[in-house]
Amino acid sequence: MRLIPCMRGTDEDEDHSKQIDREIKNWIKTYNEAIKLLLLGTGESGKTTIIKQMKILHVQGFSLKERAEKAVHILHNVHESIYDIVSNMPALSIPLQNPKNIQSQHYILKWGPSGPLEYTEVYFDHVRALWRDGGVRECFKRANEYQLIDSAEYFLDRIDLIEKPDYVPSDADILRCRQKTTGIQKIEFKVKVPKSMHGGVQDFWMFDVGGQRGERKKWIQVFEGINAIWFLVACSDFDQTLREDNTQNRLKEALELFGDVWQSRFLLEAGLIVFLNKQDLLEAKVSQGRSIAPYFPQYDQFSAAGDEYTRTKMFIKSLFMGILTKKRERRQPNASERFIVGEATRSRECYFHFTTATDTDNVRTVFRDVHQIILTQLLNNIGVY
Ligand SMILES: Nc1nc2c(ncn2[C@@H]2O[C@H](COP(=O)(O)OP(=O)(O)OP(=O)(O)O)[C@@H](O)[C@H]2O)c(=O)[nH]1
Ligand SMILES: [Mg+2]
Repeated sequence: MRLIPCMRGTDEDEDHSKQIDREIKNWIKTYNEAIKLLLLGTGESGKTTIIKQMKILHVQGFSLKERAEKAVHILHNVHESIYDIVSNMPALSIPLQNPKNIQSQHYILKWGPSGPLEYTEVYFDHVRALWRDGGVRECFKRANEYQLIDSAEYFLDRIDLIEKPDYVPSDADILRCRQKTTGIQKIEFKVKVPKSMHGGVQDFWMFDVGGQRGERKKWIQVFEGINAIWFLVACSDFDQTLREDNTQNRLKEALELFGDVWQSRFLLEAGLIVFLNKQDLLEAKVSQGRSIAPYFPQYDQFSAAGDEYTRTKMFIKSLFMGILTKKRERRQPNASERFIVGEATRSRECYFHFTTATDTDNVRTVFRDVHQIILTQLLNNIGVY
């Protein structure tokens, strides 16, 4: 059934149109299944950050207990950051600027990657001394040559606050906190449907999975019944290698993974929305003079208007759009697979958004747009539009 709202204006048409409206309202009221969204993407692309934003925007935010738990992870992020920087200085042949800081370097290294059990005043004094050191800063600038969390600078700049015994992380701190996801998490929330989309309240289930290679074999468990996939890409990662394989470029891995998702026979019916994420970090990186060209030589032939950052982000978008038009590999399903293959019955669309997942205002706006797309698609599927 495909009902098209009538524009002719006779009484009969008006009745018919009212009936359609009633049907839609009824559908929204009685549609007891939640919209199921699945976040996919490589490790550190920002999936869990989106889940945190949903909690801030559509659930009750973070309780004091949850904030206290996050404070522990933030302390660990501080240690991980300073430890990873100072432990990579010898390999990059970067000496400390102030030789007196060698003591602090030894102090931090002696705790190993997992850090101390107790974070004392002495500990923070050593971190402070190191973070002020020119050599440490030099090594920090070259973080794309080793593995360092994106929030290192954010937390090291805030140690005066973090070291306070009564420190309670803000929403911004929680959004920056890095904890690798293992397994599958789900968040449920309700969102008001805009009046223009016939009003009411819609239930959402959003699933978060781990993006590192070892985690991806679990993904298939949540593929069934998914209405839309949000595929996250860390655009600023163009000059970095994977944490789990330092021979593979992170952006190239994201492109390959996106190709797999786009072609997956299990996901043919799900809508696909690509979040070209970490735009704040991409802009900062490009404005510091880092170019994507050494990693993607085709960039030199790419023409687009605008400054270097705009060109870079449009180029990254074009790389992902290129995957959409690549011919789908057709494989003859065997008899036992036939019932799950299901050829796509309509042409598939993919939407792109430039995002900064740590920015709540940005995510609020993007969610509004995406919600509209998903609702339109759903109504389309049941033949209302
Ligand atoms: N500055 C900035 N940081 C971001 C952005 N998106 C995510 N991050 C940070 O990047 C780190 C990784 O984000 P996560 O949300 O944990 O990534 P993930 O995709 O869930 O990673 P896995 O669980 O390993 O699959 C966190 O420290 C986030 O705060 C962004 O747009 N800008
Ligand atoms: Mg995660």
